[in-house]
Amino acid sequence: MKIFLASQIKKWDSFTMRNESVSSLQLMERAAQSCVNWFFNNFENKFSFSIFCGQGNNGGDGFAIARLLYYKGFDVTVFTDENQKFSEDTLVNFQRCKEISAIDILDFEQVNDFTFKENSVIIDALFGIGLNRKIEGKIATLIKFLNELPFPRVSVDIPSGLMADEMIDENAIVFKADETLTFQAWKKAMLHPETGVFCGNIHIMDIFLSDEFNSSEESNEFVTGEKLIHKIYNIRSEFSHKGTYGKTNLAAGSYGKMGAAVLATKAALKSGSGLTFILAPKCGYEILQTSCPEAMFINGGENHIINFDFEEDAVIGIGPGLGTNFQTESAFMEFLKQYKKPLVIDADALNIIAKHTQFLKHIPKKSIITPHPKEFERLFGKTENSFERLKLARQKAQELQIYIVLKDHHTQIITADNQVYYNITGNAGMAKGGSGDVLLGIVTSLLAQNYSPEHAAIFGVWLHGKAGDFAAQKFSKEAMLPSDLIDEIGTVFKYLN
Ligand SMILES: NC(=O)C1=CN([C@@H]2O[C@H](COP(=O)(O)OP(=O)(O)OC[C@H]3O[C@@H](n4cnc5c(N)ncnc54)[C@H](O)[C@@H]3O)[C@@H](O)[C@H]2O)[C@H](O)CC1
Ligand SMILES: [K+]
Repeated sequence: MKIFLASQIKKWDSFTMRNESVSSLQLMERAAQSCVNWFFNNFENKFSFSIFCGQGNNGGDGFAIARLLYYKGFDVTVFTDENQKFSEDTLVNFQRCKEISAIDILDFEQVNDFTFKENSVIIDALFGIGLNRKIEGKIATLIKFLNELPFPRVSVDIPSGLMADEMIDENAIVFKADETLTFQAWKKAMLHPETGVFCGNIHIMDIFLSDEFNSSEESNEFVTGEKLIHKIYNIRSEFSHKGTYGKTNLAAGSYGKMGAAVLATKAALKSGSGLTFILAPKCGYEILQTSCPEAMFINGGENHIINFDFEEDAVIGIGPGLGTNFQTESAFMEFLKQYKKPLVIDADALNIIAKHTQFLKHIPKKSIITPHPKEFERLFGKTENSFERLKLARQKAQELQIYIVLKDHHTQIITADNQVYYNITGNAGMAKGGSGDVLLGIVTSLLAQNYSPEHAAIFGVWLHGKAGDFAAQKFSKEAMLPSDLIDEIGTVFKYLN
């Protein structure tokens, strides 16, 4: 799914109106109807809706939602400022609302004395994607008040106070939604932690904007959707043998950190690698042979790896639990200097490179690196926020011709040719030591199975998150472990088949 800027979404609206002979008022009605269907499916009739409407078209959506909810039998109160200069369509919907005597229309300021019913729901239709500056004054006070109320909060299109494409000021006033009903497509701000935190759960409302525009309008930012995953995923052929699915060779583990090697190896096995090798220090021999009997052991040293001699023709993934012993460090750098094929690099292997950034240029072209924000900072320097971090990552991915998997709540895959894929599977139960080791195993295994680096990264991150979602369903976000996630990889493949 493409991510468009607010300006492109406005063009998308106009294109749809021109080419599909629909008026802007009809489009607003569609938008409102889609929200009302959602409310109808998610709230029983006993709920009372308080709808806060601004002057622009987002407010217009709010007025139309009020009318349609009322027709569905809900109790509705509208708050607005009648002295605002309403946009044309908003004025029409404001007047339609006014004609219904059972809908109370109150001024924003009356909210202080208003007695909210017990089953209230607050709807924010103050500002949408047309917000172009910080919210101040009366509306800022109103939003602060609403954010303190003990009722579910739902934003129409985008929480008021967020700009669709940008970072916000540190002290910006933003409506804090539990649910956001957004029209047609994800907005960039919903995918970054500093701004996404205001959105709650995102629900995409299909308002049937033109497919033609969607296909032809350019964007180099995407959300990884299931359609794309189905395109990438290669169903295993019956006429195949273990050689068809490549050789994965991981280098991981050191004394006391052998669990990382186990997790990565199991994850590689479970995601379909034909033959799996694990290069680890000898202290991990029994651990690995017992916990991963399908994998073959390569001795890399006593308590930490001191030589990186891999299985021939294998696809290599390096990093989990490696430690940063100086012998491991120098052996890894020697290896990196002479190795030329794409590989996957994570964790301590990235920390070693970060200590000697002149080695960045030795990362083979088309390799995949999987840093979390702190590792990214150590490698490439500090940035102000996640928007800036992404910009820097795009620049570095192009410069070094590598793929960067920037791990985050919505992990971003940045390709060597300057495209960004935001991942939307996964959950907070995965914020635990060991999750990254699993990801390295999955991505390396996919690369070994002949997926391109781009596809291995996009599919691997999606698969990892989806398995995490299945594990959370089974065990809860708190109790699920990275090992549970590995056990759910099979559920994901079944889901895809
Ligand atoms: N395809 C769609 O997504 C559809 C979207 N719809 C809805 O329309 C809004 C966008 O409407 P727009 O009128 O452009 O913007 P806003 O409602 O956000 O209001 C902008 C309005 O407010 C002024 N303004 C901007 N910033 C501030 C500020 N900080 N303080 C005060 N005033 C401000 C600005 O000058 C404008 O006058 C979209 O989000 C959807 O909800 C359609 O209904 C259907 C299709
Ligand atoms: K809003």
